Amino acid sequence: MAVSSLKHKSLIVHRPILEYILEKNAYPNEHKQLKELREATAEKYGKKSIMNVPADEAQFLSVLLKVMNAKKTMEIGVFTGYSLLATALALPDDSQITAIDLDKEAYETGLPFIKKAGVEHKINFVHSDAFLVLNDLINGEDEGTLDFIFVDAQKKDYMKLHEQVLKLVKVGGIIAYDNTLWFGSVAYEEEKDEMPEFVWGTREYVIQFNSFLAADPRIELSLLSIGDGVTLCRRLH
Ligand SMILES: C[S@@+](CC[C@H](N)C(=O)[O-])C[C@H]1O[C@@H](n2cnc3c(N)ncnc32)[C@H](O)[C@@H]1O
Repeated sequence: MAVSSLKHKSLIVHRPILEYILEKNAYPNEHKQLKELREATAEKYGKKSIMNVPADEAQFLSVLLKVMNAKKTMEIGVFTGYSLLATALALPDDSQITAIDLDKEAYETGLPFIKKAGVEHKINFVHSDAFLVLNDLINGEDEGTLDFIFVDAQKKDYMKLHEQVLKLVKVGGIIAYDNTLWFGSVAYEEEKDEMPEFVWGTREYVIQFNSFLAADPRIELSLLSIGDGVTLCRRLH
């Protein structure tokens, strides 16, 4: 099995299927400003632009948010804001999204497209390390109130973040962790020659986190093989 596509960050190894999903389904339905944000990110960041969630995953999140009637959400790891803009477009006008990232320059790269889409008023961007703000939010008014939290930061931090976001999400709410199949590497027994160092170096954290989640009695979960793997966790109590 080859390492899944680094270009598209998708686990679908059979390229014609991936192209079919993106070209025939996801891109024709992609909002104009999402497309512009994706293209501006690729132009400025080159290969690093694979950090944006792929269009099919963003569309899945959009449908999920609408089905849930989500209104109060959080995103940890914004980069240029592809998943953030998809979220803001999906939520009703009086919604509130707390978006946290250390990298203000990346957020400002995507901001013109967020403004053009007319959804900036739903977003409260917090320029900070998530670990410096989450405790304040938990001890403030936000404990147990969020409908949905999207976690797309450093994978080595997911375990620690889990304890905090679980306190912020409401009972019955959803935490979605991105990249939980980590380019397919979680299923490999041994390092593959073609696997970039950043993939193999992080793999163990993702494996440990997945095992932890699978045994966590506080949630029910579903690991989806969309994009680079997304684990949905529903808080039980
Ligand atoms: C994979 S990118 C997010 C991509 C974004 N969700 C999208 O679809 O466009 C990861 C981001 O997490 C941010 N990040 C990593 N660790 C963080 C932390 N501890 N607190 C806040 N942001 C963090 C990085 O600065 C980076 O912009």
